[in-house]
Amino acid sequence: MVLLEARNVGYKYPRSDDQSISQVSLALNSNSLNVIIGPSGIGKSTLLNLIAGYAMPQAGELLMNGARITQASWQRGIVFQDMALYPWLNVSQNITFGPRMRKLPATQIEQRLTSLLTQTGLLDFKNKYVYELSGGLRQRVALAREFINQPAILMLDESFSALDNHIRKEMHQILLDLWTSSGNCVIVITHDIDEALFLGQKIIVMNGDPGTIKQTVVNPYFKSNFDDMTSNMAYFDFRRALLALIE
Ligand SMILES: Nc1ncnc2c1ncn2[C@@H]1O[C@H](COP(=O)(O)OP(=O)(O)OP(=O)(O)O)[C@@H](O)[C@H]1O
Repeated sequence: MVLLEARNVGYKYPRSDDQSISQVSLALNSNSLNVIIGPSGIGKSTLLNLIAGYAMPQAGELLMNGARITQASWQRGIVFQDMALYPWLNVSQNITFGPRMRKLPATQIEQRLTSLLTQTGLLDFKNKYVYELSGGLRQRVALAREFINQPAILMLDESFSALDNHIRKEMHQILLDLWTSSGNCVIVITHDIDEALFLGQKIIVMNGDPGTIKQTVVNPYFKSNFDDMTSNMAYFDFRRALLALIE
Protein backbone atom coordinates (compact mmCIF):
# COMPACT_ATOMS: atom_id res chain seq x y z
CA MET A 1 0.00 0.00 0.00
CA VAL A 2 1.34 3.45 -0.91
CA LEU A 3 2.23 5.33 2.26
CA LEU A 4 4.21 8.28 0.96
CA GLU A 5 3.64 10.04 -2.32
CA ALA A 6 5.51 12.96 -3.86
CA ARG A 7 3.86 14.63 -6.84
CA ASN A 8 6.04 16.94 -8.92
CA VAL A 9 7.66 18.42 -5.85
CA GLY A 10 9.89 21.48 -6.28
CA TYR A 11 11.80 23.46 -3.67
CA LYS A 12 14.02 26.54 -3.58
CA TYR A 13 15.64 27.76 -0.35
CA PRO A 14 14.39 31.23 0.68
CA ARG A 15 17.70 33.06 0.16
CA SER A 16 18.86 31.06 -2.84
CA ASP A 17 18.53 31.99 -6.53
CA ASP A 18 18.53 28.38 -7.67
CA GLN A 19 15.92 25.69 -7.48
CA SER A 20 17.27 22.86 -5.26
CA ILE A 21 14.94 20.12 -6.46
CA SER A 22 12.34 20.04 -9.19
CA GLN A 23 9.59 17.73 -10.48
CA VAL A 24 10.29 15.05 -7.86
CA SER A 25 7.70 12.27 -7.97
CA LEU A 26 7.78 9.01 -6.06
CA ALA A 27 5.54 6.52 -4.30
CA LEU A 28 6.81 4.48 -1.35
CA ASN A 29 5.01 1.65 0.40
CA SER A 30 4.76 0.92 4.09
CA ASN A 31 6.99 -1.97 5.10
CA SER A 32 9.63 -1.05 2.53
CA LEU A 33 13.34 -0.28 2.67
CA ASN A 34 14.33 2.42 0.19
CA VAL A 35 17.65 4.05 -0.57
CA ILE A 36 18.15 7.46 -2.18
CA ILE A 37 21.53 7.83 -3.83
CA GLY A 38 23.01 10.67 -5.84
CA PRO A 39 25.90 13.11 -6.06
CA SER A 40 26.64 15.67 -3.37
CA GLY A 41 24.39 18.73 -3.42
CA ILE A 42 21.72 17.13 -5.62
CA GLY A 43 18.94 17.64 -3.05
CA LYS A 44 18.71 14.38 -1.12
CA SER A 45 18.64 16.03 2.32
CA THR A 46 16.29 18.71 1.00
CA LEU A 47 13.84 16.01 -0.04
CA LEU A 48 14.06 14.33 3.41
CA ASN A 49 13.44 17.65 5.14
CA LEU A 50 10.33 18.18 3.03
CA ILE A 51 9.08 14.65 3.78
CA ALA A 52 9.71 15.30 7.49
CA GLY A 53 7.62 18.47 7.21
CA TYR A 54 10.43 20.81 8.30
CA ALA A 55 9.85 22.88 5.15
CA MET A 56 7.03 23.05 2.60
CA PRO A 57 7.50 22.60 -1.16
CA GLN A 58 6.68 25.62 -3.34
CA ALA A 59 5.59 23.32 -6.16
CA GLY A 60 3.73 20.02 -6.15
CA GLU A 61 2.67 18.14 -3.03
CA LEU A 62 3.78 15.53 -0.54
CA LEU A 63 1.17 13.15 0.83
CA MET A 64 1.26 10.61 3.64
CA ASN A 65 -1.67 8.18 3.63
CA GLY A 66 -3.28 10.50 1.08
CA ALA A 67 -3.14 13.56 3.38
CA ARG A 68 -0.89 16.52 2.60
CA ILE A 69 2.16 16.86 4.88
CA THR A 70 1.87 20.27 6.52
CA GLN A 71 4.08 20.04 9.62
CA ALA A 72 6.73 17.99 11.40
CA SER A 73 5.49 14.90 13.24
CA TRP A 74 6.91 12.01 15.28
CA GLN A 75 5.34 9.84 12.56
CA ARG A 76 8.27 10.83 10.34
CA GLY A 77 11.62 10.55 12.13
CA ILE A 78 15.10 11.40 10.85
CA VAL A 79 18.39 9.98 12.14
CA PHE A 80 21.15 12.43 11.24
CA GLN A 81 24.86 11.71 10.95
CA ASP A 82 25.63 13.96 13.93
CA MET A 83 22.78 12.31 15.93
CA ALA A 84 22.26 15.15 18.43
CA LEU A 85 21.84 12.82 21.42
CA TYR A 86 21.36 14.42 24.83
CA PRO A 87 24.72 14.28 26.67
CA TRP A 88 23.13 14.82 30.09
CA LEU A 89 20.92 11.72 29.73
CA ASN A 90 21.94 8.09 29.85
CA VAL A 91 21.28 5.58 27.05
CA SER A 92 17.84 4.49 28.29
CA GLN A 93 16.77 8.07 28.97
CA ASN A 94 17.89 9.15 25.50
CA ILE A 95 15.97 6.33 23.85
CA THR A 96 12.78 6.90 25.81
CA PHE A 97 12.82 10.70 25.58
CA GLY A 98 10.28 10.97 22.72
CA PRO A 99 7.60 8.59 24.09
CA ARG A 100 7.98 10.11 27.59
CA MET A 101 7.33 13.57 26.13
CA ARG A 102 4.29 12.16 24.31
CA LYS A 103 3.17 10.64 27.64
CA LEU A 104 2.89 7.06 26.44
CA PRO A 105 2.09 4.64 29.29
CA ALA A 106 5.22 3.76 31.30
CA THR A 107 4.74 -0.01 30.88
CA GLN A 108 4.54 0.37 27.10
CA ILE A 109 7.69 2.52 27.05
CA GLU A 110 9.50 -0.05 29.23
CA GLN A 111 8.48 -2.91 26.92
CA ARG A 112 9.63 -1.09 23.81
CA LEU A 113 12.88 -0.04 25.51
CA THR A 114 13.76 -3.57 26.62
CA SER A 115 13.18 -5.03 23.19
CA LEU A 116 15.16 -2.23 21.47
CA LEU A 117 18.08 -2.50 23.92
CA THR A 118 18.20 -6.22 23.13
CA GLN A 119 17.95 -5.79 19.36
CA THR A 120 20.65 -3.12 19.27
CA GLY A 121 22.98 -4.91 21.71
CA LEU A 122 22.82 -1.99 24.16
CA LEU A 123 21.58 -3.84 27.26
CA ASP A 124 24.96 -3.63 29.00
CA PHE A 125 25.20 0.09 28.25
CA LYS A 126 21.72 1.18 29.24
CA ASN A 127 22.87 3.25 32.24
CA LYS A 128 25.91 4.81 30.54
CA TYR A 129 25.97 8.43 29.45
CA VAL A 130 26.30 8.84 25.69
CA TYR A 131 29.66 10.66 25.98
CA GLU A 132 31.03 7.40 27.41
CA LEU A 133 30.14 5.48 24.22
CA SER A 134 31.99 4.91 20.94
CA GLY A 135 30.61 6.43 17.72
CA GLY A 136 29.13 3.07 16.66
CA LEU A 137 27.30 2.60 19.96
CA ARG A 138 26.01 6.16 19.79
CA GLN A 139 24.56 5.42 16.35
CA ARG A 140 22.75 2.42 17.86
CA VAL A 141 21.24 4.75 20.47
CA ALA A 142 20.22 7.18 17.71
CA LEU A 143 18.48 4.37 15.78
CA ALA A 144 16.72 3.02 18.89
CA ARG A 145 15.64 6.54 19.84
CA GLU A 146 13.76 6.84 16.54
CA PHE A 147 12.46 3.27 16.32
CA ILE A 148 10.92 3.52 19.80
CA ASN A 149 8.45 6.05 18.41
CA GLN A 150 7.32 3.46 15.87
CA PRO A 151 7.17 6.13 13.15
CA ALA A 152 5.42 5.25 9.91
CA ILE A 153 8.43 6.66 8.04
CA LEU A 154 11.97 6.58 9.34
CA MET A 155 14.69 8.41 7.42
CA LEU A 156 18.46 8.08 7.80
CA ASP A 157 20.52 10.96 6.42
CA GLU A 158 24.05 9.64 5.85
CA SER A 159 23.78 8.16 9.33
CA PHE A 160 26.61 5.65 8.95
CA SER A 161 29.04 7.60 6.77
CA ALA A 162 31.46 8.50 9.60
CA LEU A 163 31.77 4.92 10.84
CA ASP A 164 34.55 2.53 9.88
CA ASN A 165 33.74 -0.36 7.59
CA HIS A 166 33.37 -3.05 10.23
CA ILE A 167 31.06 -1.00 12.48
CA ARG A 168 29.11 0.13 9.45
CA LYS A 169 28.34 -3.47 8.52
CA GLU A 170 27.14 -4.12 12.07
CA MET A 171 24.86 -1.09 11.79
CA HIS A 172 23.48 -2.32 8.46
CA GLN A 173 22.48 -5.61 10.10
CA ILE A 174 20.96 -3.86 13.12
CA LEU A 175 18.97 -1.58 10.83
CA LEU A 176 17.71 -4.57 8.82
CA ASP A 177 16.64 -6.35 12.03
CA LEU A 178 14.86 -3.26 13.38
CA TRP A 179 13.12 -2.65 10.08
CA THR A 180 12.03 -6.31 9.79
CA SER A 181 10.38 -6.24 13.21
CA SER A 182 8.87 -2.76 12.76
CA GLY A 183 7.49 -3.09 9.23
CA ASN A 184 7.73 0.66 8.66
CA CYS A 185 8.88 2.60 5.61
CA VAL A 186 12.60 3.30 5.90
CA ILE A 187 14.41 5.76 3.62
CA VAL A 188 18.21 5.77 3.69
CA ILE A 189 20.29 8.49 2.07
CA THR A 190 23.79 7.52 1.12
CA HIS A 191 26.66 8.36 -1.20
CA ASP A 192 27.88 4.81 -0.97
CA ILE A 193 26.86 2.49 -3.79
CA ASP A 194 27.57 -0.65 -1.77
CA GLU A 195 25.50 0.56 1.16
CA ALA A 196 22.71 1.26 -1.35
CA LEU A 197 22.99 -2.24 -2.85
CA PHE A 198 22.90 -3.91 0.56
CA LEU A 199 20.12 -1.86 2.13
CA GLY A 200 17.81 -0.92 -0.72
CA GLN A 201 14.89 -3.02 -1.87
CA LYS A 202 14.35 -0.02 -4.07
CA ILE A 203 17.19 2.30 -5.11
CA ILE A 204 16.12 5.81 -6.05
CA VAL A 205 18.70 7.69 -8.08
CA MET A 206 18.74 11.49 -7.92
CA ASN A 207 20.64 13.58 -10.45
CA GLY A 208 20.26 16.55 -12.78
CA ASP A 209 20.20 20.30 -12.38
CA PRO A 210 18.04 21.02 -10.45
CA GLY A 211 18.01 17.65 -8.70
CA THR A 212 15.26 15.24 -9.58
CA ILE A 213 14.62 11.50 -9.58
CA LYS A 214 16.37 10.04 -12.59
CA GLN A 215 15.44 6.44 -12.01
CA THR A 216 13.95 4.07 -9.48
CA VAL A 217 15.40 0.58 -9.60
CA VAL A 218 14.19 -2.59 -7.89
CA ASN A 219 17.36 -4.10 -6.46
CA PRO A 220 17.79 -7.85 -6.99
CA TYR A 221 20.84 -7.75 -4.70
CA PHE A 222 19.06 -6.46 -1.59
CA LYS A 223 20.95 -7.79 1.49
CA SER A 224 23.92 -8.84 -0.65
CA ASN A 225 27.36 -7.82 0.52
CA PHE A 226 29.95 -6.56 -1.95
CA ASP A 227 32.50 -8.99 -0.45
CA ASP A 228 30.23 -11.99 -1.14
CA MET A 229 29.64 -10.98 -4.76
CA THR A 230 33.19 -10.99 -6.08
CA SER A 231 32.51 -13.75 -8.63
CA ASN A 232 29.04 -12.56 -9.67
CA MET A 233 29.42 -10.72 -12.98
CA ALA A 234 25.73 -9.77 -13.15
CA TYR A 235 26.10 -7.99 -9.80
CA PHE A 236 29.03 -5.95 -11.10
CA ASP A 237 27.17 -5.07 -14.31
CA PHE A 238 24.22 -3.87 -12.23
CA ARG A 239 26.53 -1.93 -9.91
CA ARG A 240 28.30 -0.31 -12.88
CA ALA A 241 24.98 0.69 -14.48
CA LEU A 242 23.90 2.32 -11.20
CA LEU A 243 27.19 4.20 -10.90
CA ALA A 244 26.74 5.49 -14.45
CA LEU A 245 23.37 6.97 -13.44
CA ILE A 246 24.99 8.83 -10.56
CA GLU A 247 28.03 10.22 -12.40
N1 LIG B 1 19.93 26.24 3.82
C1 LIG B 1 20.21 26.34 2.52
N2 LIG B 1 20.12 27.53 1.88
C2 LIG B 1 20.39 27.63 0.56
N3 LIG B 1 20.71 26.57 -0.23
C3 LIG B 1 20.82 25.38 0.35
C4 LIG B 1 20.57 25.18 1.77
N4 LIG B 1 20.74 23.88 2.06
C5 LIG B 1 21.08 23.28 0.89
N5 LIG B 1 21.12 24.17 -0.11
C6 LIG B 1 21.42 23.89 -1.53
O1 LIG B 1 20.44 23.00 -2.03
C7 LIG B 1 21.03 22.03 -2.89
C8 LIG B 1 20.70 20.65 -2.36
O2 LIG B 1 21.36 20.47 -1.10
P1 LIG B 1 21.18 19.14 -0.24
O3 LIG B 1 21.93 19.32 1.02
O4 LIG B 1 19.76 18.79 -0.18
O5 LIG B 1 21.93 18.09 -1.18
P2 LIG B 1 22.42 16.62 -0.82
O6 LIG B 1 22.20 15.80 -2.04
O7 LIG B 1 21.79 16.14 0.43
O8 LIG B 1 23.98 16.86 -0.59
P3 LIG B 1 25.02 16.03 0.29
O9 LIG B 1 25.03 14.65 -0.27
O10 LIG B 1 26.31 16.74 0.06
O11 LIG B 1 24.55 16.09 1.71
C9 LIG B 1 22.52 22.35 -2.92
O12 LIG B 1 22.77 23.11 -4.06
C10 LIG B 1 22.74 23.15 -1.67
O13 LIG B 1 23.82 24.06 -1.85
